[in-house]
This record gives sequence, C-alpha cells and structure tokens, in this order.
Amino acid sequence: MASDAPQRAAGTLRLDAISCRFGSRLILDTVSLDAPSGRVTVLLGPSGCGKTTLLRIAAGIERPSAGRVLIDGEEVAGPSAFVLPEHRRVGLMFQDYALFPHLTVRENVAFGLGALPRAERGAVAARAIEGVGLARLADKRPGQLSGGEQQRVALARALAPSPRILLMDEPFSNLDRGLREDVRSSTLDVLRRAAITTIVVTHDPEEALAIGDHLVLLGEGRVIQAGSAQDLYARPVSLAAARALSEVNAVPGRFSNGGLATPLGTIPAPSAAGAEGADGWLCLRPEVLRLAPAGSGTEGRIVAKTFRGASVLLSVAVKGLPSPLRVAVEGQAPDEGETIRLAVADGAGRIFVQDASRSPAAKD
Ligand SMILES: Nc1ncnc2c1ncn2[C@@H]1O[C@H](COP(=O)(O)OP(=O)(O)OP(=O)(O)O)[C@@H](O)[C@H]1O
Repeated sequence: MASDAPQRAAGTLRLDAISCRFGSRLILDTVSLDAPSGRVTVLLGPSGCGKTTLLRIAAGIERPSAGRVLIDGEEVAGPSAFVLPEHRRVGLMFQDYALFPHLTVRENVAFGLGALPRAERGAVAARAIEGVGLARLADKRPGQLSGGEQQRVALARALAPSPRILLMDEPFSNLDRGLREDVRSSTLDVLRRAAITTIVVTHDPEEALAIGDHLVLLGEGRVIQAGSAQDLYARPVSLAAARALSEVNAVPGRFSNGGLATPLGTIPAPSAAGAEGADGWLCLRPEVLRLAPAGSGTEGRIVAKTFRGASVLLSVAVKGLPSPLRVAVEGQAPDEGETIRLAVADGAGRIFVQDASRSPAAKD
C-alpha cells in the first residue's frame, strides 16, 4: 500500500469551474478547488448541497455539464477529454464500504489489483492490510469484523493500488459515536504516512475541523468559503459560513465609530470588519458569552435551562434581540425565570461579519 508514496510527489487535483445539471436543476454552479498535495481536503456542507456529486465528478463516475477536472495537470474531464474512472488512478471509498461479504479481507483488498501481475497481488494486498493494522484478520470475512475493522479494510482496498488521489464519501458516518474518534485518528495516521492527496466529504463540522488541512465549505452547489480550519472558524465570510462550523449566536448591529452597535452594547470591531454605517452581525460562539456581575453587562432573562453534563446551556432573552442567546455555563447556573447579566468576553469566538442583504443600500 502506497509504501512508495513518500518517495514520489503526491498527486494534485484541480476542479476548475465545475457545473452540473440534472435535468433543469443546477446542482453544482462553477465550483473550483485545488486540493493541496499530500494533504486532507474536506468538503463540508449540508445534505443535498452537491458534495457527493462533486466527488463523483472527480472520480469520473459522473460527467460535469461544464468545467474541467485536472489530475497532475492532465485534463481528465472537460471539453477536450474524458478519462474513464479506472484510468484516473483515483481511489474511492464509499460510505457503506462496499466490501464483498463472501471474500476474505485479503481477497477484498486484492480485488482492485487486477492490473498487477498475479504474483505481485498477494504481496501488495498484504502490505496494504499491514498498513492499516489488520494483518491478524486477513483471512476473516467482513461479517466477522467490527464496524471499525470493516472501515479499515475499505481503506486498505482503496489505497492498495497506490492511487494518486483518494476520495472518501462520509467515511466515518457508519460508525458509533464512541468508535468514530478512534477510527478517525487511525485513518488520519494512515493517510499521513501515505502522504496521499485526499478529499473527504462530510456534513459534520466537528469532523471537518478535526481532520481537514484544507476546508471547502459548500452551500447550494457553490463554494461559500475555502481555507484552513482555523481561518474558516475565526474569519467566516458570512453568517451562513459562521453557522456552518459551529453553533453561533447572531446579534444584529450597525458598524459605527470603530465598533458594532448592538443590543449588547457597542463592541469594538477591527476596521476591516465592516464599512461605517453598514449593517452586520456579531457572531458569538457560546464560549464567549459569560454571566456578568451586577452593574455590568446587559440584562437578560433565562427562558430555558438544559443540563448537558459538564455544562448547562441557558437560553437568555435579551431586550432588542429577536431570539434568545444560548450561553454555556460551567458549575452552578441560575434557574429558569431569573434575571441575569451577560457580558461578551474577548476571544476568537467573537466574529464580525458585514451583511450586504441587511445594509441600507440593499433595502428598498
Ligand atoms: N443522478 C442524479 N439525478 C438527479 N438528481 C440527482 C442525481 N444525483 C444527485 N442528485 C440530486 O442532486 C442534489 C445533490 O446531491 P448530492 O448527493 O451531491 O448531495 P450531498 O451534499 O452529497 O448530500 P448528502 O450529504 O445527503 O449525501 C440532491 O438534491 C440530489 O437529489
């Protein structure tokens, strides 16, 4: 399995202005992305936004209506070429693993090695199986393995032919919550060792942040934002982008005199955050809202209280805000119906975005 990968450069994948129509529906609208070589790129977006379709286009299972796919600089789909999936040197791993139940682990992994001389297949499959730590289970059938082990067989099978690019569609979604994190981190170990250019599709923001070197946020068939996980978390381009990565409280306001004037007071904002007089949002991740001592902060009333184990989640109604703020409190928390005071702490969880649709120029 990809044992020779560290010696040669990892593959490159470029999607250039890909559009895809099914009948009259535009599913993908001029989507472009460059997957960094040897790294993990995550396609994140809600169900139905076109992630799987994009992956299928990269693999060659689906043809784009417009745009080009380039692997190692060669056009494999586009106006001048269409290379069949089996000739793209792309590995695919499906959500349900698609293992053959009647074949052993060894036979499943060797299945995709038809291009190799028969004598080599066994050794290459054995290396791939060893690479995912399953050597002792090589003669078992999928039905005799746990979900996590089956996932590793699928990974070994996808990597065995030493593809240039690995495409994974929701590779962890079939696993129990408890198992998912372990399998995720062992998968990442294998991918890093193989140094293979990988694209992973997920709808789970926590997973995207945990595994992605590069994140591409998709919404309704378009790229909303692309960058590192840290970038997207700290500097979302819109309220939708902020919400795609984690829960946020969205507080409306207007940029004025170096700050955003909101019902929680005027919060100092960097000058690039929004033009003077423009409408915007203060996006607050729950960790930056705190209970404040009497005489400081903004008054609010607790309208709901949910126990979450290590913390308590309070829903706090604040005058001037259309919906309650959600505030995570550790330790002793006040009760429903009580009046409290809230403060906005400094920190990365405090984000400003200008909102063109709410700015005065965009109104009637
Ligand atoms: N072959 C097809 N013919 C017609 N419509 C299709 C076809 N394949 C996908 N679609 C539609 O395209 C849209 C995007 O589907 P896609 O599977 O790419 O989304 P997704 O983001 O991967 O969603 P999920 O996370 O639910 O898998 C959906 O509305 C889907 O019904």
